[in-house]
Order: sequence, then structure tokens, then C-alpha cells
Amino acid sequence: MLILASASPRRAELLKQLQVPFRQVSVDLDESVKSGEEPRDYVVRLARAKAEAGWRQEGHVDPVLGADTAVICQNRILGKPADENDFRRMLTLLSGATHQVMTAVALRNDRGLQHRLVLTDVSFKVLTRAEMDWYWQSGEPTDKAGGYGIQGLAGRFVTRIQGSYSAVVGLPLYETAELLREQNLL
Ligand SMILES: Cc1cn([C@H]2C[C@H](O)[C@@H](COP(=O)(O)OP(=O)(O)OP(=O)(O)O)O2)c(=O)[nH]c1=O
Repeated sequence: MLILASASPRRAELLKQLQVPFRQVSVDLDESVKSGEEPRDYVVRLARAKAEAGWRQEGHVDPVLGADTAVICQNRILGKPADENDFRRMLTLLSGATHQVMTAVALRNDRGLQHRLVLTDVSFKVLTRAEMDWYWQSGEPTDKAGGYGIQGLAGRFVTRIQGSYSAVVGLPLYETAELLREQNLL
């Protein structure tokens, strides 16, 4: 059975849309950025590392999917906010601007390790202080790259998206289906 190497409930929900049976495991990884590493290299490296870690952890038998999402603004990688100040710093960068969401998905099986990288542009309205306060109070930002979730309350801040909605939420469905089909898993 396919394995999703992710603790994210959102990724599991998205993968269900592909109607392939899977089980979910979590893997523990160092997610720090290497010095001088380009954002796209970083998300690809992490997605591949998650798939590889799952493959090793679960005994090199079942195919394993891993994914990683990062929000890139002014060539800076915004991870999950460490605290409220960090959240405000991130939302101030995103306010009234267009940023890029990078999601990589990787599939490891006995034939090797494949991946896809998906880039999506997301534009935000100008955010007021009151909107930032309200959004922080909701509790939603804490576990999300860039400090927001497009699928939740922050949906109202998004004026435009160009690319893959499912990739922004955490798992690009078209590209994941493509990877699975190539390996005769779909
Ligand atoms: C930008 C954005 C991110 N996110 C989420 C997707 C990811 O779950 C998370 C980015 O962190 P990740 O480190 O990619 O993933 P994760 O730690 O949640 O799960 P795992 O490593 O176990 O697979 O932010 C949203 O849910 N909505 C959004 O609009």
C-alpha cells in the first residue's frame, strides 16, 4: 500500500481525492536551509528527503510519497512562524504583494526517486493591523508555511492565484497523479 510520509492532515485530505489507498506515517527531518541554497533547491531537497526517510523507515517495500511547501517572498523563504512577531513580519511582507508558493512532491519506490516542483503565484490585498490581529487570534497561522492557509480564514486575503491551488494547500494533485501513474500506482 502507498505510504504518505507526512504528518499533515491537509496532505492526507488532498491525497484522498486521488482515490488511491494509502497509509500515513510521519518522518523526522532537519528542515533547516543550507547556506546559499536556492528556495527551489530547498523544497525539492526536503520533499525527496521525506520520501527517502519514509522508504527507509518502513522497510524499503511500499512506495512512499513526500512533499514540502515553502512560501517565497523577496527571495526569502518563509517557514512556519516561530511566534506572533514572526507571523507579523511574514504577513507584512505578504501584504499588498505577490509571492510565490513552491511545493515539491517526491515518490520513492524500488525503481528510484522521482519528483515534481510546482510554482504558484499568490497575491494578497493590503492587510490592516486589525486583520492581522484577527487572523493571529484564530490560531490558524501557527503550523502553516508563510503564516497563512489559503483554504481557511486567509482565503479572504487572496486577490489572485496563478498556478495550482492544491499545491498551495500542500500537495499538487495533477503532478502527484502523474508521478503515481508513471509508476503504475494509479
Ligand atoms: C501557504 C500554505 C501552506 N499550508 C501548509 C501546507 C503544509 O502543511 C505546511 C507547510 O509545511 P511543510 O513543512 O511543507 O509540511 P508539514 O510540516 O505541515 O507536514 P510534513 O512535513 O509532515 O509533510 O503549510 C497550507 O495549509 N495552506 C497554505 O495556503
